[in-house]
Amino acid sequence: MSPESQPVQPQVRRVTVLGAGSWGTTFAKVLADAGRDVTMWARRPEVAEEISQRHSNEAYLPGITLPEQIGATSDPAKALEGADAVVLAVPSQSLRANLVRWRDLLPKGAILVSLAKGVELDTLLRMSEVISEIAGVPSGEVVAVSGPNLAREIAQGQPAAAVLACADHDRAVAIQQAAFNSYFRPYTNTDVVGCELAGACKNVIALSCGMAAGLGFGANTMATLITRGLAEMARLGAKLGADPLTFAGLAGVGDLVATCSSPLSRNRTFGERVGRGETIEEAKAAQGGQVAEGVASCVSIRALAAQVGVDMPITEAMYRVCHEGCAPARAGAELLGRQQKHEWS
Ligand SMILES: NC(=O)C1=CN([C@@H]2O[C@H](COP(=O)(O)OP(=O)(O)OC[C@H]3O[C@@H](n4cnc5c(N)ncnc54)[C@H](O)[C@@H]3O)[C@@H](O)[C@H]2O)C=CC1
Ligand SMILES: O=C(CO)COP(=O)(O)O
Repeated sequence: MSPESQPVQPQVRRVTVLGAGSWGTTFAKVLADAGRDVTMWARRPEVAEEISQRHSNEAYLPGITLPEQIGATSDPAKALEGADAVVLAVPSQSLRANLVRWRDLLPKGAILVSLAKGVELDTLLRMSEVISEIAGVPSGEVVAVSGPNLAREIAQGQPAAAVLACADHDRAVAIQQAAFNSYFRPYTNTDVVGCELAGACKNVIALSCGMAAGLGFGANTMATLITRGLAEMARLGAKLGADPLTFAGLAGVGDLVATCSSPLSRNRTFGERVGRGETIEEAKAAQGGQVAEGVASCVSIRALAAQVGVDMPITEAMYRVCHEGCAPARAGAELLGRQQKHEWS
């Protein structure tokens, strides 16, 4: 191929990460370790100061030393100055309100990247759709990050892979080049619907695995929930136009296995507390301000499934436990007692 015919990738040198929670901070470290110039926005000025001055974010990533070249501010205008790419790292249900405040500050032409795994309540929109609506960019230009990415492990430099989903391959490749380092291997994928739905749905399945663990159940129950969880999220994806292969990949089975089996997962931990007998309010209070996205997403995913006529029994069970006061043991018994069926019907 002659140099003239090579596809031209936009160069991403300077990246702004909006949100300084566990994944936002870790993704900033990934980018800095890949040689990018990174500035973070933190909601609280003291967190911004801690990141810039002491190179740590103890509330979210205790014991982790951040690269010295990561700067941070609580002023979004300063954070966004000159960014080639903007990474949105706030929880799903707060993305719209935050983005309304930031949209006029977004540098023209910057690639927008979504880290959030959820489906918006009420609108039932995926995160790239929310970003498109508020920022006024085509949803096909937004890059959604998904995959087995428990923040703390990646912050420690443990090897992991991720998927960068974008209909515009060039934009996905630009972020792939910007985030690739010795411990983080991003793949591109054009199936945004599948990657985003898988990322949102697996949090709900992780709640169920946590509840099973809290009730004292072992590996067979976990494997059953993971596999049948995969079946129901793939059914939803198929109905909404996703590529079935996505669910066999990093964003599907990869993220399900990591989240459903790791004590680092906030969703699994939340479920385990409820399975052990804590109330939903007690489990929420124990999270220390960190988000277990599945608690809201079981509402929106259930509504989305109803809208397109897809059966999602585990999601329904999580909705009943988290929002209707059903006891986890009872929800589990109801799941097992459903009408007998063929595995793939
Ligand atoms: N932590 C992880 O291991 C991973 C998280 N994710 C996803 O990334 C997204 C962000 O997650 P984390 O950084 O882990 O969240 P987090 O709960 O650790 O931090 C959220 C950050 O957003 C800020 N924020 C701004 N507006 C907010 C509001 N209205 N409500 C709550 N927080 C607000 C908080 O101050 C905080 O800095 C979530 O959708 C999560 O599912 C995805 C992959 C891995
Ligand atoms: O998305 C994640 C891992 O890929 C993080 O899961 P939790 O939000 O449950 O911690």
